[in-house]
Amino acid sequence: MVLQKIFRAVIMGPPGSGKGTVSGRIIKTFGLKHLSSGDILRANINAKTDLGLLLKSCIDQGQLVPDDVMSRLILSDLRAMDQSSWLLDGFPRTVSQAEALDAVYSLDTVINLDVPFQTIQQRLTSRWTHLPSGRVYNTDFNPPKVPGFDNMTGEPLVQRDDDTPHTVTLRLKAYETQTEPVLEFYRSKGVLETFSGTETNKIWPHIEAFLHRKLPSVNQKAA
Ligand SMILES: Nc1nc2c(ncn2[C@@H]2O[C@H](COP(=O)(O)OP(=O)(O)O)[C@@H](O)[C@H]2O)c(=O)[nH]1
Ligand SMILES: Nc1ncnc2c1ncn2[C@@H]1O[C@H](COP(=O)(O)OP(=O)(O)O)[C@@H](O)[C@H]1O
Repeated sequence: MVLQKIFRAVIMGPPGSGKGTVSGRIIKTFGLKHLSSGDILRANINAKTDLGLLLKSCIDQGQLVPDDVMSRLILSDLRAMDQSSWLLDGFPRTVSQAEALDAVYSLDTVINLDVPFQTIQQRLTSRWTHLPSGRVYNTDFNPPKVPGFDNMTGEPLVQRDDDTPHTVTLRLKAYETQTEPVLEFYRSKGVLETFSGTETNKIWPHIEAFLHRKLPSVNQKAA
């Protein structure tokens, strides 16, 4: 039996940089499990719990959810995937969250999508999301086969309440002040890999080649 090393990765980048889109390609090609903080938060909101109400008010104001709430939610989901290779998308977003993660797991790599802010605003206001799966579409870039409906399930797509121009501006500010310092945290640990560009289709081949080099021993579905 060949023992396969567990691979743990994080994908970072400003809102709209393509984290969800690239994560979809990574999990399809490399078979990692995907955990998206935004999807987890939206599932809680959908459940209409008290916690969900608090989360919705933070998200709709373009603010980050408090660190203790966020770290608790993510770390408890990660515990259930202890024996799997995973890709974390959207967490950590503050240095405090990065420290909470670092106390439990060491990361093999942190993929940083470096996409200019000017590119992002337009993308987010034309994003359509399938909330149950987190699959994203865009009226310009990857439109669904039937407008307004998910390709896989045929269920309706929605525009997120926080994808308005005003809230996107606030989210980009929060990214600059609270999330950019996390890049330095990982750079100093020697695990940060930055991919720059304005188009996912041009960035993706570089990420794919990098991951093929980085995880040769992990099950690669499309290899
Ligand atoms: N025009 C354009 N849209 C893109 C590109 N890559 C992703 N998108 C769209 O931009 C939006 C944001 O991408 P997403 O993966 O959700 O980014 P995230 O917020 O970082 O997770 C979605 O509507 C995507 O379909 C691209 O290269 N060009
Ligand atoms: N790690 C996190 N810490 C705090 N808040 C978070 C975190 N992840 C997501 N959120 C909240 O959920 C919102 C949506 O996140 P997400 O779906 O990842 O959006 P995007 O991919 O467009 O940046 C964020 O603007 C923020 O309010």
